Amino acid sequence: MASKPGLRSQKLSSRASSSTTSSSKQFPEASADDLSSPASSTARSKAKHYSAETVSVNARKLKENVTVTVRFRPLSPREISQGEEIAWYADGESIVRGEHNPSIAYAYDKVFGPTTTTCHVYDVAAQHVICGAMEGINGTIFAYGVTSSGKTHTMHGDQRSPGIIPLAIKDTFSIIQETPSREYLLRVSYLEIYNEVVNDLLNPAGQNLRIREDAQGTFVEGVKEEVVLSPAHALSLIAAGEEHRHVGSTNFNLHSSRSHTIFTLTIESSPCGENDEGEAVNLSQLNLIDLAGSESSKAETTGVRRKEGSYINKSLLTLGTVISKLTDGKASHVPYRDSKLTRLLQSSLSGHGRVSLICTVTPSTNNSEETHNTLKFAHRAKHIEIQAAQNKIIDEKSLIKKYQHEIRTLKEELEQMQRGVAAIPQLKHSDGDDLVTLKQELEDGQIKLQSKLEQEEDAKAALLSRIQRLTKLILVSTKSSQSIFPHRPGQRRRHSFGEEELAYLPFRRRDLIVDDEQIDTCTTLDQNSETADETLKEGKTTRKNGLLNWLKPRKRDSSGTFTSTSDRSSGTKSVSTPSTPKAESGNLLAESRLSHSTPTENTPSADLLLSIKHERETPEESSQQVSPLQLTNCIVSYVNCIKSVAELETQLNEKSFELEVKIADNRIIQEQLTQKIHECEKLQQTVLTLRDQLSDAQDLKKFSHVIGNSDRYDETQKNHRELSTEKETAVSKDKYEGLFLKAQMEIAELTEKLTNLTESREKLSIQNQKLAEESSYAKGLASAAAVELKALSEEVAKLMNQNEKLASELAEQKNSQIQRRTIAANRTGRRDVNLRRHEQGTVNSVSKRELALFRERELSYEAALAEKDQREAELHMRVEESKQKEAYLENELANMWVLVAKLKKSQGAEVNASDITRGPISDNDYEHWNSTN
Ligand SMILES: Nc1ncnc2c1ncn2[C@@H]1O[C@H](COP(=O)(O)OP(=O)(O)OP(=O)(O)O)[C@@H](O)[C@H]1O
Repeated sequence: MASKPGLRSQKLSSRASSSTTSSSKQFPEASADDLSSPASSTARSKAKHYSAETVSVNARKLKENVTVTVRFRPLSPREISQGEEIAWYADGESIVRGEHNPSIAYAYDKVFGPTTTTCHVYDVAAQHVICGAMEGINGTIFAYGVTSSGKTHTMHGDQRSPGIIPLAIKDTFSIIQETPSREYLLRVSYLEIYNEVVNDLLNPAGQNLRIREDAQGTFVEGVKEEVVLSPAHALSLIAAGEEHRHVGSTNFNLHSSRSHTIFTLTIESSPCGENDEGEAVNLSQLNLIDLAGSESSKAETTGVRRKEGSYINKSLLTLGTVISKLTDGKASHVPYRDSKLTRLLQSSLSGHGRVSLICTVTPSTNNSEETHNTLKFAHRAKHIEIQAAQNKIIDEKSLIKKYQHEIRTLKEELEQMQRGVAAIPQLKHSDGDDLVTLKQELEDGQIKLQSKLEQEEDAKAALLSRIQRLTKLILVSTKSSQSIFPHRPGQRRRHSFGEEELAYLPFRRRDLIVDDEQIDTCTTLDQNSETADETLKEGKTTRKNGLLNWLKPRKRDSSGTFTSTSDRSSGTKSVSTPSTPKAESGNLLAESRLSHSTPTENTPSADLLLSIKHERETPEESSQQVSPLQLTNCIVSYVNCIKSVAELETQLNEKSFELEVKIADNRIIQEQLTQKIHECEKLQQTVLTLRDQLSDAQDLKKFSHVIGNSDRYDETQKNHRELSTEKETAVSKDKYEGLFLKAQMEIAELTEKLTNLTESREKLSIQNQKLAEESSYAKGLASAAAVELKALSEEVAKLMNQNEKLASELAEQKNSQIQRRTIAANRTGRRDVNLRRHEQGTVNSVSKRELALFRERELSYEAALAEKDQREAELHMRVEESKQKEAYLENELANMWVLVAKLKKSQGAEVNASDITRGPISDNDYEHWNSTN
């Protein structure tokens, strides 16, 4: 940032004159292209600065002020529903004015309205700090404001609107890509200050860490630092750290940050090249801070929240005091040590780096007082003067130096190894030129040589692997330092996030109404400004894949050392940046400031092949724009290529010898394998035979159930004997014995079952016989009943005839009696009354006697008839009974035959006991039948 001596007075005068501006509640929108902002212009000048190959800030001290910007957030739906009004508004691009008291106005570097995108905020308030950090100037960006004013939204953002931290990370990697003349090493740490306790967010075990001080300033002891290889990797670490951050719900914010977080990116860079032993390294720290929000006394908090709130307020108060003292000029003591926050920010605030303060405010009347306090704080902070200087270190404390040195040493070792010819063991010549001894010596020598070669090969592979691991940690641009496409300022696609990167950003929170389109515009803002097709294509690919493609290990040169390559495609393939950063992170952890482990990477041979491939491709690419320098590069590449081929050939020879030995080993192993396979097959065959026998035995068991065939039993016995024979001849004795025992048990079981079956068969045949007897008896009964029935029917017919005869006789006698009475009456009609009386008396007595006789005879006939009827009824009854009995017997007989047929048919199926008992007629059945009838 350029010095701005006149800035303050200019702002103040603008503040004085701005009282006449409209009090309209409409916030003026800041333009993305606005270059009038000092911070913005600085940012752009820095971008240009990076495009140039020469570094021009060496040990330069720049006097500048803290960049102070104010960001308004829109009214939240809750505030709108509660009828909140606007108390403060942005009057122009750099002034905030009170709605109710327009004379109160404050000027800042820039004021962002509620619809301003975070990308724009980044461009104005953060980019210059990031650019400075990439040059070795420490930088600090922090968001300050009351709770729920938008600090986290500004610093972290979400998927739709990435915050300053993700944007800064993206920009950092963009700058690396666009600075092919330097190589970088990035590491990150992430910690929180919760209730005045420092916790490591990247290492849950790192709690209550101590703040220490050394020559470079304050630092947190034992904080975990991780080397990062890509934006996605860094974002994944933040996302993991956020999981451990203290967040809670308050009256004002559902996701209120209850701790201050400090994300630190440590950047080391040095010029690319091999002979830079004495070159100083740029080392800087970029602190991105999301402060917890100050809470007003209005907040009705209790318990934990109140305690948190008081710690937050106290530390923010100390921050305010420190800033006041810093701007006072006369103050002799600055109370940095009064809070952990100010202690950690000490080196930043004391003016050794660039500082950007983004004050977030809410426009609502409800927070009017707090907003006013924030504005006053911001205004005070604006007066802090800083003298940002580039940090250069020469000693081996620099991690990049340490790695570079190690890489160099390893390469030298490798070279020596490649150059060194394996000393051939001297042959001891025998005096008598004994050919056999000579041959023996030769063979011994060959074996020794081989083992030595193998050892060397292993050592070489280990060296290569270590070199690659270290090389990978050092980030270099995939662009050639003699870039084919000259860099155009402002063409970095800083705001384009790949899906992989977005995945690590939080989902968009919807508690407030936000203009989505505005945010969408933000992410495409830079894209629209781009014109070069080539760069656009590159950008698209990069956006799709994140920035992972940008970083790759350097290729091997002729001496087995590594240099930066310019082939983008080969770089994409060969790079082994952690695609799953979390998984890799374990390898990248570093517990102290300078101790680091390294990630895994490609195999040496793969890398070698890739480098060869790359070198072959380079001349083709360059041929499009032939310049003498490129031609020289091509030739150098070609020579390197030839050397690599020679090297490869040597390796090939060694490998082929190894291969031959391995082939011989293989042959022996194969023979052993074939033998084993043969044995296995034999065993399998035996197992199959046994299985067959067993299944046969099972079949036999089934068959015996039905038929009870003793022949099968014999067959089983035979099988048994065969099994015994098998047992004797079996290869696996134990196995056979087991099987034999099993088979024996099966046979015993079968025999038992067979005995049971025979018994049940005998029972069945007895029952069958009984049934047959019963059936013949029933038949006899039926025929007897039929005969009796016939006799009875004949008797009935006889009696009926008799009855008819008697009835006709009776009728005849009645008729004759009436006739006689009539005749006698006619004969004596006219005779003497006396005679008539006498005669009538005689006739009467005769008739009476005859009548009595007739009556007697009639009665006897009637009795006979009744007797006959009774007998007839009895006979009828007996006939019916016989018929029923016959039907019952016939039915039972039929059942019995069906049952017998069934039994014969099923052949061996066990006779259902219930069927057996239900089928034939038992004595009980007869008794039952007799009793019911
Ligand atoms: N500029 C903005 N545009 C749209 N929404 C915003 C903006 N600033 C903040 N918000 C929204 O306001 C709410 C509160 O914001 P945020 O959580 O960032 O506040 P904070 O200052 O970090 O609060 P605290 O100090 O309690 O953590 C969130 O839902 C956020 O999405």
